Amino acid sequence: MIMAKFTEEQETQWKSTKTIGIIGLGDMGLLYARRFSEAGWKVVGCDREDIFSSTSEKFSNEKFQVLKNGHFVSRISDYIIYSVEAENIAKIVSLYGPSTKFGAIVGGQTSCKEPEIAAFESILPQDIEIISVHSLHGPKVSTTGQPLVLIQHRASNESFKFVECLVSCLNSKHVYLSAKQHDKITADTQAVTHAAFLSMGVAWKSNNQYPWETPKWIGGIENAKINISLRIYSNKWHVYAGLSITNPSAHDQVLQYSKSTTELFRLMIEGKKSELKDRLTKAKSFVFHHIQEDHDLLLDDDILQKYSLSKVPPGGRQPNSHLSLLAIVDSWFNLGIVPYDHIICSTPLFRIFLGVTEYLFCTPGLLDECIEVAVDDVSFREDDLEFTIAARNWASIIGFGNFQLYQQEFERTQRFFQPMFSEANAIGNEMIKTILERVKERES
Ligand SMILES: NC(=O)C1=CN([C@@H]2O[C@H](COP(=O)(O)OP(=O)(O)OC[C@H]3O[C@@H](n4cnc5c(N)ncnc54)[C@H](OP(=O)(O)O)[C@@H]3O)[C@@H](O)[C@H]2O)C=CC1
Ligand SMILES: O=C(O)C(=O)Cc1ccc(O)cc1
Repeated sequence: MIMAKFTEEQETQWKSTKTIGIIGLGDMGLLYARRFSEAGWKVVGCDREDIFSSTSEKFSNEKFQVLKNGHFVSRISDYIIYSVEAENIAKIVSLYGPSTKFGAIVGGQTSCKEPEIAAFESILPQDIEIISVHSLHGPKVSTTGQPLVLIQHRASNESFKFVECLVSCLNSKHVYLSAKQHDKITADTQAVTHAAFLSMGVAWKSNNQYPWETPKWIGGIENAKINISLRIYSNKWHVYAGLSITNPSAHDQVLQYSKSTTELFRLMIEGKKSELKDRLTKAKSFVFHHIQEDHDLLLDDDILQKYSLSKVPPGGRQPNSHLSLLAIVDSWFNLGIVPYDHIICSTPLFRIFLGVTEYLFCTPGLLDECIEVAVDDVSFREDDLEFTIAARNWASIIGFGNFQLYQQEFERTQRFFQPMFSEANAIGNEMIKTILERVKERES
């Protein structure tokens, strides 16, 4: 963790003189407001003005103070974080930006920085500094050790030191990037990961099946697919829509994912086994070239075996064509992305996705088995067909930048899985904990 050095005296002085403002007290805003105020900072925040009285009541026992709207927050805060829907960032900054305290610092938590920074640059007066943040994890994951991107866009080193001092209470791993670097990396990692899990959910819904009730999806890899897909669908649609639609690099990545899915599926149904094998072998040597035969893999099917939503006792791994995993490696190859290069800037879901694909491609014999199944066994054809259609549909919705259609598609699938969310989240949390512990062990 490289951190700009600040002394204990500076921290004490900043804590007694500076006010931190959070605009948007949703999942992430609340996480920050709570953690900063518990660490001894003076924190004020607001949510939408029309729900002020219910927000005040909801947070009446917290250590931070709820104010009526972003004007009241902005005029008294020394560092203001906008933690609002990405789609509305420009509108909300134009509303409250002019009320920003003279000489303050402003930043945002949105998942794509280009529109956020553009809004700050065009709306905020020149005396205002800009330092943005992005916690690369969801609100229910422990912040400790997770990557936290810090962007010193328009600010002095002294101001940056103050912001680092503030966020140090999260115990996250600080990653220093420009806004441009941030958007490229998150497009490479998050956008495609989400496209894959969103497509799985749609495919299961389109075939009207709950995968934990169907004996086809048994075993650790399948549990990871199911738990992560349901975890995404249990969240708010705007987080995923904002992240991919507002990031132009994400459009290319998601489009490549849908192309890879389509082309691999075509080879499967045409029975072109050797062409499929050649293509995947090439992709494997590009993505996993550093992994030796005796390498200790990040994930193992047996470890994930017990995280099942099924009521019947867990059985062993079943053969599967794994189109969703083959397509991600093919996409990385076609886009020239080595996913391990982004590991310092990755989310838990991306690491799990990478762990599962690494397991499939690098466990001796498994990729060959999967290719055999993909071509010779038709029992996954209807699922793979629906998966291909879903991947293409997500790519066009994202490419057209259609927030409304995104919301409709997302919420339709969300309703289908709704009854299982609390169980899936509980099991998913346990599964993620185990995986993250393994990552830590491997790193140490
Ligand atoms: N959830 C996650 O896993 C992560 C999310 N992010 C990013 O962080 C940002 C916030 O996400 P998250 O907290 O999950 O989303 P939430 O929807 O939970 O929070 C956003 C909050 O902002 C409120 N809001 C909307 N307009 C205003 C306004 N004019 N003034 C004050 N508050 C307003 C919203 O109210 P209402 O709902 O009534 O509109 C909502 O409570 C997003 O840009 C997201 O992409 C980043 C990292 C992780
Ligand atoms: O880990 C993931 O990919 C998540 O789904 C949580 C998430 C969502 C949005 C972000 O900007 C960062 C993390």
